[in-house]
Amino acid sequence: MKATRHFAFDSPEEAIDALALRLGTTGVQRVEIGEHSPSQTLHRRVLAAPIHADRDSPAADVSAMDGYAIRESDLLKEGPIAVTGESVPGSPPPPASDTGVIRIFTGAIIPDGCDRVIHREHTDETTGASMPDSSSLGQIQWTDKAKSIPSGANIRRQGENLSAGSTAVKAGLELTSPRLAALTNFGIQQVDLHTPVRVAVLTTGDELASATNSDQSPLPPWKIRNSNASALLGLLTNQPWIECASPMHAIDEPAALLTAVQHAIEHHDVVLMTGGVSMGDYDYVPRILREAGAEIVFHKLPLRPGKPILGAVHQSESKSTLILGLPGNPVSATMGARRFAMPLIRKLAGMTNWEEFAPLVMLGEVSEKTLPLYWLRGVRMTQPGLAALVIGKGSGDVATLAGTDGFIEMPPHADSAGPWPYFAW
Ligand SMILES: Nc1nc2c(c(=O)[nH]1)N[C@H]1C(S)=C(S)[C@@H](COP(=O)(O)OP(=O)(O)OC[C@H]3O[C@@H](n4cnc5c(N)ncnc54)[C@H](O)[C@@H]3O)O[C@H]1N2
Ligand code: MOO
Repeated sequence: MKATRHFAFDSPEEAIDALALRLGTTGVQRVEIGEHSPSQTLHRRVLAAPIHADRDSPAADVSAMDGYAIRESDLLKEGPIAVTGESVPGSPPPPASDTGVIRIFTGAIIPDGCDRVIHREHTDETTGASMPDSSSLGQIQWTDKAKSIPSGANIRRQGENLSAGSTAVKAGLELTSPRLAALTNFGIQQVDLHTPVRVAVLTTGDELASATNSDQSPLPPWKIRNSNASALLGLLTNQPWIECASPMHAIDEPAALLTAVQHAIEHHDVVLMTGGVSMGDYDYVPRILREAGAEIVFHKLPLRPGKPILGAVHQSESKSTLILGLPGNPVSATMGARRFAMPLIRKLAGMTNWEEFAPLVMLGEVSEKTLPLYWLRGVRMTQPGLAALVIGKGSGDVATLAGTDGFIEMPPHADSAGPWPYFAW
């Protein structure tokens, strides 16, 4: 039997999965990579197609050390041995010599026939300058250590990292710094990327001071400032896979709200609304979303704060749009956006690893109170892996929320110190 039978889903995770099932990914754009470093424009964009190796990595057998490329028989030579050539990175290797050995530098190609590289510090070197013929590359003698170096030592074999044609970076991953390096390494000239997720922030409510009511004029006490818009934009900014324009606002009037919602759905992949989802006479959001043709996947979850949260999806021929009706209370809206919107935006952005693996933290001190709901509780990190509860006055307390580093999620009736999943801001 369901523990929480009044709700469509028993947990935030299940509710998120139900929305995810109904969502696709954004479209694909092909980006040509010019001569200049691609890093700035591509960093953390999401690959829509895999990257393949254009050649073996490494492209030939190369040395892993500065030293001497030799054949086993060279180790039998007693006394000073002439250095007859050099293999340097950036040039083809000289042929192996019957009379001497080849000096080699890290990354340079192993001459044909050589089977190992001896570190130069395992030889006694006489420099060319101190020799009668100063054009000479010098001479070496083996140390005992050199004679113990086995066949194959210090050689990076052609294709040992990856062979030509294999997948170097899978689709659905963000182009992080190492993946940008792989892109350059394999000579990629163009990449297919998911287009950024277009997110609309649509706040509602007649109590909000309009943008024209600047902070210089004193606000009457029945008006409030739009802190939810700032909180949501703060979460969405600086993610290269999100495109978020200025927040929109609708008054508590059904026709105006419907127009705003329809416009937002038409032009965006995600619509984050705040306010108007509860039981008040002016809470029109659920009704308006139905009128706009959205499927309400859930309305209300066993969650505090944020119990009235609404999750919906609007399907059209060209795209699926996620709509979250976040409760107006600022703590509920901010935590709800972090917990529900962020992973789902990652999913829409094309990331295959969109699901959040929240790190676990322990609480330094526990409170005795428990709730029969999932409880999102603001915390401050005090040490790695250790958090302290930051207890505020409720879901309107923006001031206390501002003192948190993130929040933990405790399941129904939990009363222990954890560990609990932690969601950083
Ligand atoms: N009879 C019931 N009343 C309420 C219930 C309930 O179950 N039964 N649930 C309560 C809970 S829990 C929450 S959370 C709120 C959610 O209400 P709404 O989503 O309808 O939000 P509003 O009523 O529009 O606003 C709530 C609160 O938040 C302030 N607000 C709204 N928008 C913003 C904004 N953009 N920036 C800052 N603050 C905002 C608003 O002024 C209100 O104070 O319902 C409870 N009631
Ligand atoms: O759950 Mo409401 O979100 O308490 O304030």
